[in-house]
Amino acid sequence: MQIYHIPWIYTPVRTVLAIWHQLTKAEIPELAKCSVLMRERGRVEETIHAMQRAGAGSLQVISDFDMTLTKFAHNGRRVPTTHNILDNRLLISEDCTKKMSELLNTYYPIEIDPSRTAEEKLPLMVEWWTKVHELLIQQRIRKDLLAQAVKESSAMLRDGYKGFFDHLSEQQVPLLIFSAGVGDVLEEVIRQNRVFHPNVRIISNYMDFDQAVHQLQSLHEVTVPLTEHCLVNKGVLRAFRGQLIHTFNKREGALSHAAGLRELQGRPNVLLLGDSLGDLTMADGVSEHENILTIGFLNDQVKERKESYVNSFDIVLVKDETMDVPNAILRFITSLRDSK
Ligand SMILES: Nc1ccn([C@@H]2O[C@H](COP(=O)(O)O)[C@@H](O)[C@H]2O)c(=O)n1
Repeated sequence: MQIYHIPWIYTPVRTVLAIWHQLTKAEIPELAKCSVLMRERGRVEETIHAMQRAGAGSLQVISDFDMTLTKFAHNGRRVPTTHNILDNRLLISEDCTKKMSELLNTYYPIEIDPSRTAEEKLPLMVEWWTKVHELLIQQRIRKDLLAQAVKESSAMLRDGYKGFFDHLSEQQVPLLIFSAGVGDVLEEVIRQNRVFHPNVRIISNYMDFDQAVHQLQSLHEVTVPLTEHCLVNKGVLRAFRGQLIHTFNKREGALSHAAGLRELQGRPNVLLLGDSLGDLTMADGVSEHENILTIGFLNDQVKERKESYVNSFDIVLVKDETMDVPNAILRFITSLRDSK
């Protein structure tokens, strides 16, 4: 390489290459995959090493859900998001399916359009989520059928998900899942995959079911004693709870909800996983952070969005349906036993 012949650049280049060799070839070989892009390899290496020195006790993981912890596609077919899992005749009518898919075809291209700013997209995302939630409420979705709808769906977590969730749980590292999807569905997906461990916290759009009405009706209808389970399962969707979360307002959620989570306090190092530029604000509620390493899954419109992703995330994973890279980084960070 020509660059080696320039005397003043020789030493720094050699140092960087040596560290790079160490990380890719020996310590984290997954970073050498051709699907991995990095703007500043040196900074990534330094951050990973600093996080390793601080250890598992200083770490928290903040992750988006749809198309980040779940796959984008499998065998050439799109994997459903939590909203799309609700597209099941058990829960919604054919007409509602049609309307939701028209909305998806209108707004999803806007969500991922690299030529529009987040500010431009914001009101349109509110419009999309609001319209879909109104449609879902009209369907009077039954809470007791959600688990069956998830079972029947082709929802799929990324390959290596079990290692990811289990390792974080074993190391007692809190995992905050921050999703603009549907929280109740998200919970069911991770429960059915047996990874809803006690270290998992979720911020998302949760459904509000009208349990009270059914409780009263049941008291008249049922002659056997009512269990709480029976009462809760009778609910029908009547609203969504709290402030709407969409792809481009996660900062507000981070400041109002995540910042208050006690289990995240005193953990200044953050590994952040997302698939949208809007996900980068998910760590904005972390006060006194020391190191934040961001990993972005670039699933769709790769050519058009590559530049902005590489400029925004520390590590970009192009069309990678696995958790290999996050898992390797986590293993590395948590590998020193004596750290605090
Ligand atoms: N009606 C909708 C609304 C949104 N989506 C997609 O879900 C994703 C949001 O969830 P995250 O866990 O990624 O925050 C978002 O990227 C939308 O594309 C949908 O499928 N249907």
